[in-house]
Amino acid sequence: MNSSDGNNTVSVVLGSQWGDEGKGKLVDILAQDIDVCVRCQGGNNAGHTIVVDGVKYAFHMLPSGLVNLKCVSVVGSGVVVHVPSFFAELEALEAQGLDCTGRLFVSDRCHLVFDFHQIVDGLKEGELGRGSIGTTRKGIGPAYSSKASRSGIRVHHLFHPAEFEQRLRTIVDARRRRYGSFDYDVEAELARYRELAERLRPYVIDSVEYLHQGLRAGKRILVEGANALMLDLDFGTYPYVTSSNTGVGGVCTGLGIPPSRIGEVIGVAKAYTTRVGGGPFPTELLDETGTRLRDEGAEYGVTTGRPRRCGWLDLVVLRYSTMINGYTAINLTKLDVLDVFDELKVAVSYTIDGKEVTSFPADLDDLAAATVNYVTVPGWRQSISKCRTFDELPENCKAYVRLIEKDIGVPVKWIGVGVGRDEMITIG
Ligand SMILES: Nc1nc2c(ncn2[C@@H]2O[C@H](COP(=O)(O)OP(=O)(O)OP(=O)(O)O)[C@@H](O)[C@H]2O)c(=O)[nH]1
Ligand SMILES: O=P(O)(O)OC[C@H]1O[C@@H](n2cnc3c(O)ncnc32)[C@H](O)[C@@H]1O
Ligand SMILES: N[C@@H](CC(=O)O)C(=O)O
Ligand SMILES: [Mg+2]
Repeated sequence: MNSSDGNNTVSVVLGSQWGDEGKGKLVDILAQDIDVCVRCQGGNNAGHTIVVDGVKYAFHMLPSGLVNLKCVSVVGSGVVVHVPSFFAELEALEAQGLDCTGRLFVSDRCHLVFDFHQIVDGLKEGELGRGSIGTTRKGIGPAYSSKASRSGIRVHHLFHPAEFEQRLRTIVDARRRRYGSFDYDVEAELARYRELAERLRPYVIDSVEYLHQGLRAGKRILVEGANALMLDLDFGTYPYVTSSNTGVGGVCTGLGIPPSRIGEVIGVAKAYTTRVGGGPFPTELLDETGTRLRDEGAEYGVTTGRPRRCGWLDLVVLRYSTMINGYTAINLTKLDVLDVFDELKVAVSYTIDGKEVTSFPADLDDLAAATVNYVTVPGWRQSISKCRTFDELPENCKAYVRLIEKDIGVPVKWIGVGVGRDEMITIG
């Protein structure tokens, strides 16, 4: 991660499935040995939960490194920022005793999410009806659309009131032409943002310069991915995806860091699979086993409270995700949730039109037609939550971990055995 020869690299934590794998918990653990924690994409659609000494913190847009008081946190330029939510999240963390003074920064290149983006998010979902994406309705898609269509408003625009006003009026008019009239008071918004701009000013930096200076100075930098590879705009189950690049590519584009500066890439993989929102999910269990996974794993969205869809581990997904992101190590999480099952199933391939496929198809019709081929392995039927070394795990549990490692060809370096910061096995 850091070296004295000027070749420092950043470490990266990425979701390998459909999100909520437990990235926040690992980032919090690693943040104890890093200097800077940075988010590179997404916005407050994310929901990272961290539990330290029984205290629960919920992060959405701010980096989870903030729990560690020595860690500086940066909201990188690829993140879309809803400024009122930025302050609401900050206030909630400070009310829990986390002093963030002087150690939280936001990039001047971030695009802004406005309330009208959130309204449009809901309107678009309404238009899609039964085919809706099931977004978090935080305005993420509409804000990235504004960015891609070059009508977006960035943080630095906040400090040029005339340009800011003209841009806001233009973009709201365009949305009204497209969606008809909706309840949004532009005058009140302009007044609100005059105040918010001054409140935000002390946090704003040129994050590209800041991060590169940090790298030159040997700072240890950790990138916190949000959402996950199967929600990636290009490589996920399009169109049932989020609107950013959630994979390793999003680290470079979202931070202005070249690929040569990327070191360790840690894939976070839940020991089973969950998904929240619409879209294909080949190993989904719509029976009592699915309900049991949801109950045992407390699988409810941190942002919206929606029940997460649950199913068996899917190695087709994990292989695909490993191929794209190039994981150097895996954090297998929530292995303890599987303690109660007599046997476990793991998807190893799909059969589509009579042919066995081991790669993840692009076409949703192919996915819908796929039958999933599983291997069945015995469970361990005992609690692993007190285990702190790999050797302490029951034999069937070790075999489950080895099955995954062997299939994807990447070592499992951490195993989550409970929600708490201390409930993690570190291997090697
Ligand atoms: N039982 C158990 N719970 C865990 C473990 N690791 C994390 N958790 C919990 O599992 C949930 C993980 O969900 P999130 O916090 O939404 O995960 P995330 O990957 O940070 O979230 P997104 O960025 O929204 O994708 C949280 O409630 C964690 O407290 C584990 O090893 N065992
Ligand atoms: O990102 P938006 O447009 O709100 O939703 C699209 C799609 O992505 C799912 N999603 C977004 N963020 C997360 C997250 O942090 N964990 C899990 N799933 C997420 C959302 O449910 C929609 O399906
Ligand atoms: N990010 C969210 C998504 C949601 O809340 O719907 C989660 O933690 O599940
Ligand atoms: Mg989450």
